[in-house]
Amino acid sequence: MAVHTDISQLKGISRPIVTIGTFDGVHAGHKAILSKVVTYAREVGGESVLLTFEPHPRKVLFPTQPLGIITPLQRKTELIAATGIQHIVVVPFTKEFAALSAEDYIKNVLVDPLRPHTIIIGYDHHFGHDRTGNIDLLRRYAPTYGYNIVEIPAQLIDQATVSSTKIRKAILAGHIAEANTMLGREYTLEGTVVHGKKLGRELGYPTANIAPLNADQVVPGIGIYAVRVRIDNVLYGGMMSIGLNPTVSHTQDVKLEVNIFDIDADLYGQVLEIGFADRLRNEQKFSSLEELIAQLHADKAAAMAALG
Ligand SMILES: Cc1cc2nc3c(=O)[nH]c(=O)nc-3n(C[C@H](O)[C@H](O)[C@H](O)COP(=O)(O)O)c2cc1C
Ligand SMILES: Nc1ncnc2c1ncn2[C@@H]1O[C@H](COP(=O)(O)OP(=O)(O)O)[C@@H](O)[C@H]1O
Repeated sequence: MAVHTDISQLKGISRPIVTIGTFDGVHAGHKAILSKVVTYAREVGGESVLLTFEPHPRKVLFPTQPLGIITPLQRKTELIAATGIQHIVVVPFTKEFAALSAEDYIKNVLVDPLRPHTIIIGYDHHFGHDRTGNIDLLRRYAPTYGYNIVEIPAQLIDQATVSSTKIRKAILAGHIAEANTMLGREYTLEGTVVHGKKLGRELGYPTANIAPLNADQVVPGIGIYAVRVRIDNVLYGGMMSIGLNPTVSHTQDVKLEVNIFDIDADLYGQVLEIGFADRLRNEQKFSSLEELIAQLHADKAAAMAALG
């Protein structure tokens, strides 16, 4: 799959079959839509193109609302490549971009750079200043600009929207197994290893403290998880605590910490990818460090069983 970040450099895509959207999560509902686009492109001898925006439009339009992204761009790109889509066009979303009239958007963003053969979108897709553009407006301009419009069945669109919301809520609530089932894979989060209180190694369980790479990504709810940790493309089992560490601290900041099995290495500054396999238990306040350590032994056994 080709990744394009400059819409002025899009020459050479033959008979572009274009769909548009954020596709956050790339879950089963999104895959059903993207597979229609891929199949359609094959049938008419065109190339499949997904036009997406970065940052997420809501981040630019409503900067104070929490975003709760499921797949940051890098991960989304990998997952979309796996669906057979041939081109992804990442359009920078800015306030100026959002101010384009719907007519200018059609001409300047779709028609001039892409010369689409077909645009495949749903009834709920809106674009242009004040979201005034939609499939009806695209249909009206079809004869002028010479593209076809194919509507994605409303049922597919509604299913996809419902799934995104359910997945986001499940992750937030710590219902990881449920989220994983809906995603069709393990939920992953990437982060950099930062310094903590240096207590972990004294307990016999050093824990790499994780600062998420994308601050807008959904962090699973407070609790203890069995995880798979990818370091330099090698996978390790591990156990992760997301919480306030009430036994040893009084902070209100949620900390993400992972103890990785079968590794002893200085990881500060490295980027880890954490795959959440299952939730093991709630966070607890223990009356002594000995009790916490005993629980960590039990967690390790439970995590190893959960990871298989
Ligand atoms: C698998 C796992 C489970 C944990 N469970 C708890 C818990 O239930 N309650 C708690 O107060 N701290 C818990 N912790 C965190 C410890 O309190 C400890 O502070 C931390 O691992 C060390 O922090 P540091 O990396 O900043 O030195 C857990 C840590 C891990 C890795
Ligand atoms: N098996 C392991 N799991 C996690 N971190 C490890 C492991 N082995 C070594 N480390 C290193 O130890 C650090 C965690 O030790 P810890 O005493 O908890 O310090 P901190 O409070 O800074 O996290 C990690 O950031 C990493 O560099």
